[in-house]
Amino acid sequence: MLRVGVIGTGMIGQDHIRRMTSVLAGVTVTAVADVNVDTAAAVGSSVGARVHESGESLILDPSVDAVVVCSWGPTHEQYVLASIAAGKPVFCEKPLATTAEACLRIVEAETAHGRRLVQVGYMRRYDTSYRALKAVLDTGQLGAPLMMHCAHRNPSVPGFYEKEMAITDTAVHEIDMVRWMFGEEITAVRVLTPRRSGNGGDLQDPLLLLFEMADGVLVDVETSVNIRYGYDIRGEIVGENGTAALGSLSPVRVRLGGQAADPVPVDWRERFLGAYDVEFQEWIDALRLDGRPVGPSAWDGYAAAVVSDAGVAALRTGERVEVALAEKPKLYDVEVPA
Ligand SMILES: NC(=O)c1ccc[n+]([C@@H]2O[C@H](COP(=O)([O-])OP(=O)(O)OC[C@H]3O[C@@H](n4cnc5c(N)ncnc54)[C@H](O)[C@@H]3O)[C@@H](O)[C@H]2O)c1
Ligand SMILES: O[C@H]1[C@H](O)[C@@H](O)[C@H](O)[C@@H](O)[C@H]1O
Repeated sequence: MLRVGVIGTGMIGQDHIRRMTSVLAGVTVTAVADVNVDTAAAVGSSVGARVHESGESLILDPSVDAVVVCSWGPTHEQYVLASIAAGKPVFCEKPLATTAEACLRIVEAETAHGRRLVQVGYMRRYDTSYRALKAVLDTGQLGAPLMMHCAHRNPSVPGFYEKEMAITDTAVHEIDMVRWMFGEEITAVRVLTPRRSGNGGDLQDPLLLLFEMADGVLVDVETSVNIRYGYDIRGEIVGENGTAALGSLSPVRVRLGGQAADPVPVDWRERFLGAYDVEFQEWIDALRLDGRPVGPSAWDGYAAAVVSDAGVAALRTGERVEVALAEKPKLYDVEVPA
């Protein structure tokens, strides 16, 4: 049984605790921590987990074999570095850290440790639709991929959401997804700003991002984060001979009142429910096998942060910004299955 400690018991922390305590196999949640001690105490007592006053003391708890970090992005670096220092595997929700420099510090600490400990929560790699799309691409039947059209739509975002977050917090999922989908790096980013939606207040919303991939594939990503109607994630690959797109939004089609409709998910929890389950089960199984995660690595977290930073620079300047990655350490050379 893998004994897990969860730092951050907010929305996604509670959702991951629910799946680890009532859906998945081979795992138990033994400890929780949150700066909001009341939330931590309520969540901890509901699952019989010890409540720690700090993330650092949770990491050092001998009843914690592995750590899950679900606190706010700016706090990720300290907990991931403390987990590496303690030699414990750590699953960190995206983003790995909020700057490329911080991500690089994590890469360097893990490389010095000499063995992978870090996995980043890029769950799209585990989603049935994205896996099916990649399977079609990998058959080669579409011919060479030329373009991919993506849309990332949220019904609304919290008040603290700033315009850069459309890239660093939202489109960062597409950044990781296309690196995985095409098996190559993004080399340059452009950001266009259409007419502003009245639903977002002062926020520049929507954005249109353009990614150039190393072999010439061009990816466009629409981020609309106040689009009200629901949580809608789209992706279509255009190849030389045909196209392939993510399937229907919904497992059910409703015909009612003279209309036929696919219900739209309300948020990421509903849309990626199955993906999070598979992501965590595979993480748990890999750690139980030999203590080493095999999913999205600290290097993937770093690469996504560098592209995000280039996107933010492109948004500020209106220019095309090239992406410059550090040299990839050998630790990350092994192909990951997801
Ligand atoms: N993979 C996904 O699709 C996905 C979905 C949602 C959120 N996330 C990521 O998960 C993280 C949390 O998001 P959320 O929506 O649950 O936010 P949230 O605000 O609901 O929860 C975050 C929690 O972290 C706690 N916290 C803040 N600073 C802390 C610290 N220093 N130590 C311990 N706890 C601290 C807060 O008190 C809060 O309870 C973010 O990084 C976000 O980007 C990922
Ligand atoms: O933190 C959330 C989460 O990562 C969701 O998957 C994404 O759709 C949102 O835009 C983002 O704010």
